[in-house]
Amino acid sequence: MKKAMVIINPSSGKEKSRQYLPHLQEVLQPFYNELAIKETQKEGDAVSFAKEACMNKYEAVITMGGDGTISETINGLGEQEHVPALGIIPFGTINDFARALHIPLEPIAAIDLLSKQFIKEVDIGKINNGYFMNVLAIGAIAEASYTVTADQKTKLGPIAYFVEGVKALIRKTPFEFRIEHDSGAWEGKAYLMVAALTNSVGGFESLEPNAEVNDGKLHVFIIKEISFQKIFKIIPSLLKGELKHNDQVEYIRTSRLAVTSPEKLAVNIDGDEGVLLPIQVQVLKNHLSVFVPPLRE
Ligand SMILES: Nc1ncnc2c1ncn2[C@@H]1O[C@H](COP(=O)(O)OP(=O)(O)OP(=O)(O)O)[C@@H](O)[C@H]1O
Repeated sequence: MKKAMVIINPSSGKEKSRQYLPHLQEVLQPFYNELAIKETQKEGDAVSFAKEACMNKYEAVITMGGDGTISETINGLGEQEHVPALGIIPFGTINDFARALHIPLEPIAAIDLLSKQFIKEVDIGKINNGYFMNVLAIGAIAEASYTVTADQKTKLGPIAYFVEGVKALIRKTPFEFRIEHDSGAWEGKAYLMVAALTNSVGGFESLEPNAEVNDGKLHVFIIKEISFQKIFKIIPSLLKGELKHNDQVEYIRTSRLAVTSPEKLAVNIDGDEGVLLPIQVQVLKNHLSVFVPPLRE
């Protein structure tokens, strides 16, 4: 008896996610005897549903929603005894995790992909007692993402985050912190620290072209305290995938890290405001099985 659960956030994708449900049911029906459809109503629902799927030994969980809903699903699946395979139908503004896994951003194509039943094992991260699939960020740009309104996202898409990020850089001062990693420690002042599991962050798919979703590593970028003019020189290196070579940027490749700061700072986890420092982070290698496009012949 094969069971799959569909977790759908009806508010995602400009409230259009629900209309794709019949097509999803049609595609999944040949593979599963039972389909449970679970609609989220509030924050935390997707975590509970995903945990329920683990406990009841579901074969697969298919999440229809933005990065927020997918992140909640992963928080329900992390380190459970039985972990169902994860399918993703992206309905967010940025959809970084789908981009990193080459899952189509168009809903019908993402649904049709599930009929291939092709699975890849990918890393997730553990931060204190929670989990993340894509990125941690600390600093002004990270905080700026909270000020982006739903209206801005609808009108501008990913650019909305970029605009707020630049505005934040202009206003903010650098913060002081210490990071311990596989091969030592770094201490100093920075505008931003980003620790990415994949190469897609904030819709930019070229953060670290060599980052693989199952390399067991975090790719850490520290944008150090620099003059204002130099900040803008960083943007072209980001777009060219050469950020780590910029001399204002410290790059660290590590499987774990610990971050402390004398300041009271919150960590942005997969785009949402998360725990306060200090944090302990480790990569859980190949922890999750995700439906992805088959390898190109
Ligand atoms: N039925 C619902 N109505 C309104 N909000 C909901 C509902 N169910 C869940 N949510 C909220 O939606 C949040 C997740 O939204 P998600 O990021 O998946 O979609 P999105 O906002 O469209 O994507 P993006 O942030 O990329 O624009 C959850 O954290 C939860 O608080």
